[in-house]
Amino acid sequence: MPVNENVILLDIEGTITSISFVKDTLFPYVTEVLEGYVEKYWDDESFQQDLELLRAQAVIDSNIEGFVPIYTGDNAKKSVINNVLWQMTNDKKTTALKQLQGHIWKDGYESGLLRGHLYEDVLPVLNKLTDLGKKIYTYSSGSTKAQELLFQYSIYGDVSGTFLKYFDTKMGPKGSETSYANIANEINVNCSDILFLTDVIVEAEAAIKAGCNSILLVRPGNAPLDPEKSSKFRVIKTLDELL
Ligand SMILES: CSCCC(=O)C(=O)COP(=O)(O)O
Ligand SMILES: [Mg+2]
Repeated sequence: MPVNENVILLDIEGTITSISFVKDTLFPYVTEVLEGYVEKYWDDESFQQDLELLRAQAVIDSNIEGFVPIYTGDNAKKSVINNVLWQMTNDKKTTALKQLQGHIWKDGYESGLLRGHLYEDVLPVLNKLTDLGKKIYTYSSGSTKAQELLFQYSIYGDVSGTFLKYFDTKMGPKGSETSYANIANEINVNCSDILFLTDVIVEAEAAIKAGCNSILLVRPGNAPLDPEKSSKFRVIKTLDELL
């Protein structure tokens, strides 16, 4: 069934990239190099900015059971590492964690150790939709830098030009309707002109509440969708079904 909306907004993990690439490749890379990264870049301006965000997030998270605090002084580096690992164990989608992860992945992509996964249907369909005049954007919990790297160093080469702009949680959390209104505002369109594709029902519901349209993706390895909640949505297996 063809797409009526002029804007296609794509979630990344579980929608155009496999969850396995994120959970089994990207996240373990961070876990592995984190200590060395913190040691090497501690005094850099960019890391200090990331640290400022982590500290601000730690204040917000301090009431959560099992929270791992960030200290100043002698134990600062170790406590930052432990806080980041705690956030990752809990798959937190905080802007602070995601910004740091994006910066850490840079070395991995540039050295050739990491190559961004994309399902094989993604680029041919997005190119056809672009030819039809559709505008293609992404909205992920991964930082805009992390998104750019994934596409720049993808298994198909540099495909970053496929997307007009990347959005992250600076627009708000993906489960909040105001985030979708913010994106619509940012690209100067009505929400009704946006089709949001995602693997997560809560995100699809938030987009619908904002007045956008939404379709759910079921990719191999995704968590099964709740049958009752997903019954309100069109559910597709590949982007080919949009043509
Ligand atoms: C953009 S690559 C990093 C993916 C990531 O860190 C993440 O949390 C994925 O979340 P998404 O919103 O794309 O499902
Ligand atoms: Mg997703």
